[in-house]
Amino acid sequence: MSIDEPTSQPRKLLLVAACALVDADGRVLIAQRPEGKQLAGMWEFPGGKVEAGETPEETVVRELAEELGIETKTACLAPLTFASHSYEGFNLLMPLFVCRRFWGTPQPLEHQALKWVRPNKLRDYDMPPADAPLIPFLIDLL
Ligand SMILES: Nc1nc2c([nH]c(=O)n2[C@@H]2O[C@H](COP(=O)(O)OP(=O)(O)OP(=O)(O)O)[C@@H](O)[C@H]2O)c(=O)[nH]1
Repeated sequence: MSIDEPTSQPRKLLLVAACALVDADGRVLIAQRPEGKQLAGMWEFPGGKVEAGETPEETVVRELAEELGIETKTACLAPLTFASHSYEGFNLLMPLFVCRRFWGTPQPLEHQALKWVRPNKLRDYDMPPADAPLIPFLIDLL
């Protein structure tokens, strides 16, 4: 067997679209993952898996409605950067969009709690390992 040959099952690629909602003060919304789920208690950017037939932008619009009860449009989403991280069992590819224009007040419909945080304070929160490289991009932007 050559040294490059995989010795275990190839991990699948999981495409998740996430969004940094930004308020008028330049703070970003993070949401605490519910008990009982993978990475429970960690703070994440709202978003979720891209379903068959969806664009990542459509996923974000749908997830923001489902998770936070707010409305936005795909035209209100600007791509910022992406996360690429190997978790046990799958590789995560996660585009991160920024959204400053939305309608309604975010509510924790599927999370334990929500928090508006200044980007330079995001490192104070326990976030999934995939998210750490995203923080400098938000600090630079905001
Ligand atoms: N939404 C979101 N997911 C993230 C972030 N960082 C990160 O590693 N992930 C991972 O991306 C995947 C997103 O899955 P999800 O939120 O749609 O699904 P889930 O694990 O809640 O499960 P389910 O919706 O199937 O019940 C999870 O494995 C989650 O750990 C993030 O900042 N936001």
